[in-house]
Amino acid sequence: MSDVLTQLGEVLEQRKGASPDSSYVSSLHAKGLNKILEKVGEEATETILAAKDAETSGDNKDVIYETADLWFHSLVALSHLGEKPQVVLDELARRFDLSGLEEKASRNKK
Ligand SMILES: N=c1c2ncn([C@@H]3O[C@H](COP(=O)(O)OP(=O)(O)OP(=O)(O)O)[C@@H](O)[C@H]3O)c2ncn1[C@@H]1O[C@H](COP(=O)(O)O)[C@@H](O)[C@H]1O
Repeated sequence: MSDVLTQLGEVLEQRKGASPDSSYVSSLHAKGLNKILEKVGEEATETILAAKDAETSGDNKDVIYETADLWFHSLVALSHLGEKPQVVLDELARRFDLSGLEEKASRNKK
């Protein structure tokens, strides 16, 4: 999973220097952070609506698609700010390690 994020991060990095006419990501960078954040907001709303529909219909196809759009635009925002996907993976790993340690500590107390 993280391989895809790493490779996508590299493409996003390359797109910062590409022509806005040739690439969707480059066109977002050219429009600036506010436009990118607008897309993050739109995709978040679409993800919420799709999740509510999925609960009713039992079909998760659209919520998976919208979540991919949300993750993608969040990564474009981070890239615009000079960060790579790995920093988010590192943060999640740090939290996972912390909670693992807490679990161990509470088990040792018993
Ligand atoms: N993962 C994605 C990806 N997910 C979603 N999108 C685009 O995000 C947009 C989603 O926004 P909307 O649904 O609102 O569609 P829209 O109406 O076309 O967008 P707006 O006009 O509102 O901005 C669509 O244009 C999708 O094509 C993506 N565009 C690119 N990628 C990846 O980014 C790489 C670089 O893309 P380019 O910059 O286009 O070469 C690609 O190789 C892909 O791996």
